[in-house]
Amino acid sequence: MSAGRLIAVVGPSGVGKDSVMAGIAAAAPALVPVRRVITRAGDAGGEVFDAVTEDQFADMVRQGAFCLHWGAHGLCYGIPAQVLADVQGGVTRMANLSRGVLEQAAVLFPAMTVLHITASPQVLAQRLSGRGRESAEQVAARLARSVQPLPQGLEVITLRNDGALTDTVAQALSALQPERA
Ligand SMILES: Nc1ncnc2c1ncn2[C@@H]1O[C@H](COP(=O)(O)OP(=O)(O)O)[C@@H](O)[C@H]1O
Ligand SMILES: O=P(O)(O)OC[C@H]1O[C@H](OP(=O)(O)OP(=O)(O)O)[C@H](O)[C@@H]1O
Repeated sequence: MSAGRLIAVVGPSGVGKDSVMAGIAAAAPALVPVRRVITRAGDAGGEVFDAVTEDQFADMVRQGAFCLHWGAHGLCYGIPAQVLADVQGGVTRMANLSRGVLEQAAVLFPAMTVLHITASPQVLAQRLSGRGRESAEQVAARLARSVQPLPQGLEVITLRNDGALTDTVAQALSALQPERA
């Protein structure tokens, strides 16, 4: 059985995590992005996710529904425990994670590849305002968010997404699946 792994897609708000994951999944359908549980309004748009209230989220944490969960942007995010079972069963999964949970994720998922997407601050600002999912205040908070450098010792593929999305997706695919190149 081929070993499964977790592909953790990380990077600042607006950098294109969800867009790049959608492009990867379009080319490699087995890499469907993990459907996250988020305390975000269900009609917010963007990624396909399960919207829950904060009380429901807390209940799910207590019930062990998540293999990873964290808070960010005033929201709660959960990765279903099934994802860990899938990877342990030999399936590769791809998820949008916070950079702040990578150390924890590396313990749970020894075979983890981090796809770190970057872009200039100017591009991030343009992307977030163009996305129109957040208020001006929320956009400002995202742009001001500072995080620690990525943990040492991880397998990290870093890609810039300042240019054409198709180029970034092609680079990601060849980096993730060199056998396809
Ligand atoms: N390479 C790109 N060129 C132009 N627009 C992009 C590119 N990548 C993403 N976008 C757009 O930028 C916005 C943020 O992308 P998104 O995937 O939501 O980022 P993230 O998930 O990292 O916050 C979206 O409106 C998306 O359509
Ligand atoms: O700790 P960080 O690495 O800064 O990440 C903060 C949050 O941003 C991303 O979520 P989401 O995709 O919902 O937000 P975004 O679209 O604004 O990036 C990511 O999944 C984290 O939940």
